[in-house]
Amino acid sequence: MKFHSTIKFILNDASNFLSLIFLVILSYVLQFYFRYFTRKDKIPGPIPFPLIGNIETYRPNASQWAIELRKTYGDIFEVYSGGLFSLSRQIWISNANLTHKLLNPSLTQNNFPYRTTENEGLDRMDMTNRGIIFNRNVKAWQYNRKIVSRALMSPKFLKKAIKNTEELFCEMEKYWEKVGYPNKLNLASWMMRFMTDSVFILITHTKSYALFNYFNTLNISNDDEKVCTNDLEDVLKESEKLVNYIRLHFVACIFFKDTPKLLRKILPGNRKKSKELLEAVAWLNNKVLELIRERKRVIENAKSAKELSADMLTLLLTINTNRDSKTTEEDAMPMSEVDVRENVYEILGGGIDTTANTFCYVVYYLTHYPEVKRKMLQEIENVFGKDMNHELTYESVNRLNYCEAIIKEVSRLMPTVSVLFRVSANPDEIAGYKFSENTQFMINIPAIQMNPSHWKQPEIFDPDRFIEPSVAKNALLYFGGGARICMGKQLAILQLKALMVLLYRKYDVELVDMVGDLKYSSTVVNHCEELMVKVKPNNSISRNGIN
Ligand code: HEM
Repeated sequence: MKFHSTIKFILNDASNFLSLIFLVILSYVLQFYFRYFTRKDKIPGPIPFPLIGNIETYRPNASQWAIELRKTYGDIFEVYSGGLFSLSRQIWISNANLTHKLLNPSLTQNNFPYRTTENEGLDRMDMTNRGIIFNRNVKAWQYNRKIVSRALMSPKFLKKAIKNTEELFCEMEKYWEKVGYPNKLNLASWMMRFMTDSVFILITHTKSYALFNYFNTLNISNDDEKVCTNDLEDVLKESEKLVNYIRLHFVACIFFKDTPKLLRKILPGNRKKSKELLEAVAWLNNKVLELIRERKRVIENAKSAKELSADMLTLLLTINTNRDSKTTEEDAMPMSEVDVRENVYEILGGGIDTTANTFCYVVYYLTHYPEVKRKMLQEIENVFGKDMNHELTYESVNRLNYCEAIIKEVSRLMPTVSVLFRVSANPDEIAGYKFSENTQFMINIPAIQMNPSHWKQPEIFDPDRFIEPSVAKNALLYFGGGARICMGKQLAILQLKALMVLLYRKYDVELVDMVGDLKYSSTVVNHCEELMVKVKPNNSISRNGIN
């Protein structure tokens, strides 16, 4: 009897407890939807779930989902992503005419100076006060942007970039020759290594051996052509480590940005990952500081500025110092070692994958559009003549307008970056809707670049649309726009055009699979996973691509 009453008591108690939980959940859900449906400044959008918001916001390729949503909700709509205590609101924009405030070019009068809202993880990585991409300290961001832009736009630097692209291409050709022609290459992997070497040497004036190390992994070279001395072996290992750790730095930023502190601390897997990533970042920080100090010594020992190389480290370390003939502002400060280091990470992070992926997309489209390829070859011949080894110069590469039109058209249909992020500093109004400060805006690049109100027959691949361009303002956004537009735009276009000349004037490039879809994974960056191509010297083919 006693036993039965205890069980009854427990069951009663349990059901009371469950009822209590049910009531708490019900009242939470009711108050959630009450608050949602009576919210101020409503914008159309799909109804979110409590706690998680709109589950699709977690999809890596949320911009594709947003293109679908545009059909129902129009050019501006809102979605919510989850949070423990409150959901965060995202405003998606799919029309260039609604981006004018967001992509305001003014550095000083700009109500959308930030890319992200406040973020503890990025603070932990020291990225909201330093560098460029996630910097929320407007003064520090402006200072970094000004100095890094000066270095990136310097003609001496851009000329070095052309030379460097030519030299590296020569190196890559030697490896391709050893693979044997006609060969099957995964261009996506080769280009990633190519751009790693390219950006690395442009920044540090030292080699990263990414192409060489990749070639060695293919197990094609003879043993005597592989690593010959222990010293070189050490250098190669160290370079490989450095390149891998630079990638880890990027992984760490995204992990800390997207993983709330609580989840980093309580989940054992995350705790271990945080620790390992922070150790990798600490190693990298010391390594890059060593490189900076070494470069400082070279600068100090140089007899004149003319002796100095035009690499990014040298430029960043000399701007606004007595080695800089162009300093105009009296109070212009030289950059500190730590700031140089953080900006170097930004350029490494921003300049490698983006250019490598874009080049793969250009190759993919050119194989499918032989007439466009023929016109491109004609332009290359007009500028460089028939000599396949004619030297590339900054001026000659700049004259390749049709090549540039191809890059634009490929990037319109297949933008390497799919979303632009902006956050308001103060309350504002867009399309008649009111927004509070700290609102997250997402500008949907594919939706705008395919929007029929900005483009005639947007689904058709036609580089000629850029030859006499009358493109609507902010309708072509593959480098972003406004005050935070990509700083490497000029460099990337030069490198891409130089690569088009170097590859196509000498080689015939075909896809291994002409009918298969492009293999890419889509996050904020559309990453080309694999592009299998057959490459062979095009001696048998005349310049205009006709046998
Ligand atoms: C084809 C190659 C490239 C593409 C498609 C690309 C695309 C972009 C895009 C879409 C943005 C965001 C702009 C915005 O929010 O309005 C961006 C920002 C940025 N890019 Fe690039 N980029 C490329 C190459 C490069 C290169 C070569 C560098 C450096 C050498 C670079 C450095 C940066 C930096 C530092 C930012 C942040 C600017 C800021 O927040 O003020 N990018 N890029």
